[in-house]
Amino acid sequence: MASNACGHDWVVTITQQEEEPELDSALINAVAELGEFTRFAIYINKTFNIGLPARLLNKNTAIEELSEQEVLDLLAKVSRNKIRISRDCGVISTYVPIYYTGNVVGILVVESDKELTERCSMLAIYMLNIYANQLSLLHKSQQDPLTELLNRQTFDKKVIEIAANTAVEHDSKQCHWFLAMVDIDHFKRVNDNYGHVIGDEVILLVAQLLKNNFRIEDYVFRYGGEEFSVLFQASDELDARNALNRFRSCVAQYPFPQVGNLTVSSGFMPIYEFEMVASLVQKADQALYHSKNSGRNCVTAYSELDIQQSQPQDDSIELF
Ligand SMILES: Nc1nc2c(ncn2[C@@H]2O[C@H](COP(=O)(O)OP(=O)(O)OP(=O)(O)O)[C@@H](O)[C@H]2O)c(=O)[nH]1
Repeated sequence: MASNACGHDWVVTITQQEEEPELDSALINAVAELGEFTRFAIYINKTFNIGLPARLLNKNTAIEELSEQEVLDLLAKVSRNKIRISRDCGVISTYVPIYYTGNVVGILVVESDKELTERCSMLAIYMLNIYANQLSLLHKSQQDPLTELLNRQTFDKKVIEIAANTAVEHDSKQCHWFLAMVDIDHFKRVNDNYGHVIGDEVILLVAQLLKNNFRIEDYVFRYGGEEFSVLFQASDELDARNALNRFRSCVAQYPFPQVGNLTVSSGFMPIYEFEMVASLVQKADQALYHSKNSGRNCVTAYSELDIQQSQPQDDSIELF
């Protein structure tokens, strides 16, 4: 496999990746160069939650995809026995655990016609461990430290990615992406009356409620201060409104320690075509301000606002 005079190229390649798809590719390439494998499959639970099923990373593997339960069973087995080997009609299958902070979070399944050498197995373990560490660092760099929601920088990237894909896939999709801006009502009073520590706790609790109210495949961000943003899929505007209203009423009923009851307002809009991030946020924000001006504790769609007509029809460009 590729190595240089002072170590292995794969260490450098894996640890220099700053984007998840490239990091995944670096691992897949490194594993492919490890030895003479017939084929291999990497399963990993990228949230590092023990007990959750690991997902197949190299989708192009020829190894038959295992069911969620099969992967969970395998993870339980390797966590006891480190590496497992099985033989079936001349094919040797080796199961190598992926460790993160001492726990098994995934597995590499290798099929070969001879047993892996001890050196190769150990290298695989190190490689997978280094990948998991790098993935964790990457995730931390995308998170807001207080709430562990995704941060503002990640928001911009994700919107661009979704808007670009939406422009291509628009007609063929059943569900659409929506952008919502959510803001805690009268939050200044919480700080003023109870102090910033309680204020921070409120932000943390609202963040948790928000995360619990949306699906695992949706994206929840701390946009800044007491403002959050959500990128989520819904079948139509009514469906999106229902999701936001469900969250709104969940917050309204939640007994915040010391503070009691609080409410949130939100504004949302669909991402139907490619549009600049700033423009999308501005529109969702306009809807949010409408909610604030309508007495707070409510949800407004951008489409409800009577704004389109009042925007300039002139298509000349203003430079200054
Ligand atoms: N504790 C805490 N407070 C924050 C944080 N970020 C922003 N704030 C405070 O959040 C408050 C936001 O207040 P405003 O934007 O005036 O709005 P509001 O009181 O929430 O009222 P409306 O949005 O109009 O309902 C300010 O007092 C900020 O100092 C944070 O990370 N922690």
